[in-house]
Amino acid sequence: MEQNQEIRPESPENPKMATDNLTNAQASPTKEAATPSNTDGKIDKDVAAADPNPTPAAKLQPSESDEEVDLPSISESLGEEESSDLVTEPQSQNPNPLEPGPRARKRRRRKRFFTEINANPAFPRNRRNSVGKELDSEAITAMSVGFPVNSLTEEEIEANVVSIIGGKEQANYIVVRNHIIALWRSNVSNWLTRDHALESIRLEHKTLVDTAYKFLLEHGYINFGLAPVIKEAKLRSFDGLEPPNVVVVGAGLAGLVAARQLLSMGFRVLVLEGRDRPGGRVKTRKMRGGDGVEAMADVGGSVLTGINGNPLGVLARQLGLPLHKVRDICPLYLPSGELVDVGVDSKIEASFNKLLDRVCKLRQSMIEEIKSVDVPLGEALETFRLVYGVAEDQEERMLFDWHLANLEYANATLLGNLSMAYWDQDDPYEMGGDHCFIPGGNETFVHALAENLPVFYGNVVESIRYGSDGVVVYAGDKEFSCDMALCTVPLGVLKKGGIGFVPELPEKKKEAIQRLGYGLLNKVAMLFPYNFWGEEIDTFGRLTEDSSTRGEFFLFYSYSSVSGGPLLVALVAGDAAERFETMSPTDSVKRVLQILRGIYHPKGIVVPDPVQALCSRWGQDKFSYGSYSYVAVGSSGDDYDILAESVGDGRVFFAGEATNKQYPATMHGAFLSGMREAANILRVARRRASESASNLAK
Ligand SMILES: Cc1cc2nc3c(=O)[nH]c(=O)nc-3n(C[C@H](O)[C@H](O)[C@H](O)COP(=O)(O)OP(=O)(O)OC[C@H]3O[C@@H](n4cnc5c(N)ncnc54)[C@H](O)[C@@H]3O)c2cc1C
Repeated sequence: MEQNQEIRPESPENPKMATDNLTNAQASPTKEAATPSNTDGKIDKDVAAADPNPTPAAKLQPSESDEEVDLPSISESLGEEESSDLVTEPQSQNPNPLEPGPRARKRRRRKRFFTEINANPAFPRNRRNSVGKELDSEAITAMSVGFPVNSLTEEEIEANVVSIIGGKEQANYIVVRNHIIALWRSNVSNWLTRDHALESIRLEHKTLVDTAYKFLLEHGYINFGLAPVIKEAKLRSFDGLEPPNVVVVGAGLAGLVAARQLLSMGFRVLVLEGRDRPGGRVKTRKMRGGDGVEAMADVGGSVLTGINGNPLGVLARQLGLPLHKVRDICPLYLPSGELVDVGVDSKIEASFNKLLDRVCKLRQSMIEEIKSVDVPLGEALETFRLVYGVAEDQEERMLFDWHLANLEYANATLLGNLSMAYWDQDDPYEMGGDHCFIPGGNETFVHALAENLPVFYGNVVESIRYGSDGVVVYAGDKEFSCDMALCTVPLGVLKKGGIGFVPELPEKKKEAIQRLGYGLLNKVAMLFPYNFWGEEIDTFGRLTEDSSTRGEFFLFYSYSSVSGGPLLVALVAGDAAERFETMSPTDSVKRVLQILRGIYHPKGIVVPDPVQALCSRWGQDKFSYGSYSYVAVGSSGDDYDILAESVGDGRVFFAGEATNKQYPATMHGAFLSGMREAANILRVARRRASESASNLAK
């Protein structure tokens, strides 16, 4: 049984290098208007040197373990979302015109990838306004998808896309690869054919087009997703051969994406899922109260963190879903209910960021000089805070604590567990762009991805036996024999030994599983009879005097504009997230209401009782045992790569957010890991097919 608790209480109290001339502009209607061409109709393309990829409860009704609360109402109409473009940006206003306006706040990390690319001196200003503009723009599109501008990814190297690394062929390949990505991204509802890609490239580069197209197609960088033409497409990967069969364990995003991709590649696929629903840590609950008030609440993965290049953004476009930009405004309230002074707020935010920068500089020198030393990020930050005398008075200290809580939320763990050396190792890869919500919740993606897939629910996999002959997956009294298996269960399940492997996983992998962190974030979703907090903001926070409770309901997300009803979600991070799991849901909701009343009553705003509330319990969920991965002290980004390694000479593969070094702890990271493993499975299947063909020939 899943461990989230729904509560419905009866009582009323209740988160570069020169290249050949490659492309033929005339043949590319999407490009010709914007791009000057030379006399033979071909564009002179070169790529500027740049490195964007540097180092690099109460009437308890438990179901899936949520608990629930009911009460009376006033209804209020919701602001309609404008969606002329994909991302809608509602007018931001100060929620209380009498008080100073709150400032922008970053949700998770400090860096913005896209900003860095645009600011890169390797893209001289004049080039952006010249013939190279299109190339730059294609390069930026490719970079937003995760490709370096002047080098190959490890995947590309492994796929032998060029004969010599670092030469002119590579430079030309990169231009072609970027062009194909940009071409498909300009219309993601289309199936981009090889011939279409070739139309805009000089014929002499056909081989490069063939190579780049094949690589991008098989690795799920183009022609993926849920557009009708894409769903219907079938690749003939096993023409004339018996297609291998694959059992996918887990129907979360990674498993669903991989299964779809494998099916389209021609594999025979079966998905085994322990729960009675798809989506795993993406879970949308329909909440409803009297008077027809209802809303869709994401109690797991919610925000598309960075829309540029985000594959979920592609799905949204294909499904015609507008995205709602999470507005960069987050008022913070003191325990008295007063808004934090804007000056003090800015000062502490700046000091906090400066301390983080100092920690980064310190670790740089530590890593260079001592190599293997690591300490908890929390310890380093506290030491620096004391040394620099930051946040010494009460209000400043509360603000500082709020930022610490925000970091604990982003990493789903206490700062005392985070590796100072590597906690932000994925920062350079961060998807740029706005953070967005999907109207109606993320189950829209999940259901669309799961549609028509052979998913067998209620099958809890207990063990996986693998050898040179194949794999047997055991679930209860059932056995599933297959050529290959893909395990996508969460790191929390692997840590607990939820699945037995026979033979045991290699020591190196077992150690990485133990080293890598897996933390907790919980949510209280509350559906109110009406919106009392205002339609102008998507987030607000509250400070606490007691440092030890800094993560308790420290941040509120308003889903009024996207969920279909007046929905507030309170986040519980750090220490508080652990304690929250043992608190009665009724007490939790009472506590949140106390906080909300503390903020709004002094303003003369009545906070009604929610018509329904729901408390997550991700730590007790036996199909997850937590929320998402983080880099623990003693671990590093390499552990994500080790977790991703297949075992048994290409028999058992691994996907899921905790196998994605570049994009861990995210929905898109899970998605991309599924694509990655589908490509790996195809590569191994082909290798095996050619080995057995040559054995037969002997
Ligand atoms: C509270 C919370 C908030 C989050 N917020 C965000 C956010 O705002 N933005 C963002 O991008 N990401 C967020 N995430 C992270 C994101 O949801 C996950 O990274 C992503 O959904 C993981 O997908 P996955 O496929 O790797 O794993 P899962 O979704 O966990 O899928 C694994 C599947 O395996 C199944 N399974 C487990 N054990 C077995 C077994 N023995 N047999 C059979 N099946 C089994 C599970 O039931 C599950 O369906 C959040 C996560 C949580 C919990």
